[in-house]
Amino acid sequence: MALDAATPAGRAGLAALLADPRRAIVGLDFDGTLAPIVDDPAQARAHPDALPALQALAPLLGRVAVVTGRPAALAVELVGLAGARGLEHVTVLGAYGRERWDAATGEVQAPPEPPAVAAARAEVAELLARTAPDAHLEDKPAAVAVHTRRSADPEGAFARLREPVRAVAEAHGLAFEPGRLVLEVRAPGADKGAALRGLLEELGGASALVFVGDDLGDLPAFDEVARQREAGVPGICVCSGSTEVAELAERADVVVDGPAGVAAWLQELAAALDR
Ligand SMILES: O=P(O)(O)OC[C@H]1O[C@H](O[C@H]2O[C@H](CO)[C@@H](O)[C@H](O)[C@H]2O)[C@H](O)[C@@H](O)[C@@H]1O
Repeated sequence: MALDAATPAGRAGLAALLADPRRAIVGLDFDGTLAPIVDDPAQARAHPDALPALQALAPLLGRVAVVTGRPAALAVELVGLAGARGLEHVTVLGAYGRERWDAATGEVQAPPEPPAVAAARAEVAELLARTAPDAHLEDKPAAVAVHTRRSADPEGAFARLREPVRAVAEAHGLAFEPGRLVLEVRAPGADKGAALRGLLEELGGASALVFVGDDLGDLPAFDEVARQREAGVPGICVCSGSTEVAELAERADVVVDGPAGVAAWLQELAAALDR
């Protein structure tokens, strides 16, 4: 695979990253980007080539951050980050940036769940019991996710549940996060764009900002890359392509073929930096 981008802005981002990698930040989503999509969220694991790619690339960059809707500690486990060599520059921003794990310390920071989430969780469970018993609930700290991938009619159940689940989130002042056959009700005040911006500020800027994602929850990170470009920080939006979501590919500078393509792209970047 040749390292290139489809847009002039993406090519400028790539050139800036290659010229000054030690001040570059690369953000990566987990589900659908580092990990193939599977029916049962509990069975998701990073693609076998993902961790070796991170180990090759992270020592060469300023920071690599896994920015995910999963709890930080769970993402660490599912990627296999704990104790792996070469990851000193890796951070995990979990729960859309509410939680954090740093390889350098091995510690997780997670604020307490807002009380509104417990009430919303109970209402969502009651809604499913009444109207969609074949949908699945995933409980997370500060969030509840309704999955319809294993329902008899996944798209139909998703469409039917979308408004009622959104209404629960709104009634409790929580965020509503639709994704790939998932509807999340979660603590407000965080998103992947703010998470990326926080990292950039903490590091005192970047030579280049990259984000790799596949789903609607990744769009705020693409927005942040666009904002930083306008402010003079070159950037690249990379889409982990799928047949389920079109919005990210439409906005991306680079589209690769799912998690296998992401791992190959990261390896290619590491090889170009190592030359
Ligand atoms: O920010 P992410 O790392 O992309 O997490 C977003 C949500 O992804 C998970 O659901 C998705 O992956 C599942 C496993 O492959 C799949 O079954 C489901 O259909 C997808 O929507 C996860 O379960 C959620 O908690 C995450 O918030």
